Amino acid sequence: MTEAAETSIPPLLHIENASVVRAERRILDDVSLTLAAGEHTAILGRNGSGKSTLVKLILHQLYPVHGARVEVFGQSPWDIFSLRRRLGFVSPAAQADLTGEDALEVMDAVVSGFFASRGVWRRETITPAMRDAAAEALHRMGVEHLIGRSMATLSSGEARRVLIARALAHRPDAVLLDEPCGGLDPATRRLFLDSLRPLAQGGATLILVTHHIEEILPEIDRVIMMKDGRVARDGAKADMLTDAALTDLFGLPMTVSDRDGWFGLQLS
Ligand SMILES: Nc1ncnc2c1ncn2[C@@H]1O[C@H](COP(=O)(O)OP(=O)(O)OP(=O)(O)O)[C@@H](O)[C@H]1O
Repeated sequence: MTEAAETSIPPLLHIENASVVRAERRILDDVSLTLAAGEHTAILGRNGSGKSTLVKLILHQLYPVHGARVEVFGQSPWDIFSLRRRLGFVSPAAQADLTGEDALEVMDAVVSGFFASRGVWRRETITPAMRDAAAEALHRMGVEHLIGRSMATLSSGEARRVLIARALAHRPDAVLLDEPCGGLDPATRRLFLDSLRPLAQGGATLILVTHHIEEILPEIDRVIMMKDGRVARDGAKADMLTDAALTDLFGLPMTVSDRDGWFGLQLS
């Protein structure tokens, strides 16, 4: 083996021929893709196209049919707790878990991210360094003033930022954002997306899963389009976000606009 090969960084994600079958249907159909470390990527698709199934595959919450390879950071299998420490995860469902009936205090919610657990049930293992990192992550997301509040009392936008802080506190190599703007109003959505940009510029690789091209940060260069459980298109953002490709993806005539690196989509 050459020295270069020995020291090369494994891809963040390497999937080969992954299919997932449910109710006798291939809801993920022979998906292959590789994402390099540092390659910010958006996964775009209509409802039911297989995005969440792909997310679960990446998070090792479900497994493909025999014969596939799914490696994250060059490794497979993973125990889910170790994987969560390297791969932060943000989704409305994860937020609902922290803000529900038995809601957590904000600092506890963030610190619990170190254990990939819901809540801080292993208090003896929390170190001052963990608390400092949690406070710093809350500061980075502009929500340190919320420490002491119950997650249940926060607005959706505030809770979403705390959730990102939770995903960031243990300095993951990558953050998987599954519909991170769900439930946010347009202004909060934009503020929230702007708050993600320093992350993308600061070392963590972002994987953004969305229906909305408006949420694709300027820092994201690659777009993967899912359709009927398959990768329909995959390439550079400028080549993917075209009228023709989006008309094909959404099945209606679409016109794309580009303003200062942010894309928009309208029915033609
Ligand atoms: N456990 C299951 N049993 C049967 N069908 C399933 C199951 N899970 C998912 N599916 C189907 O697989 C398809 C893909 O679902 P998936 O949730 O991955 O889509 P998605 O792109 O994330 O959709 P959305 O944007 O609406 O969240 C859908 O048609 C869904 O109904």
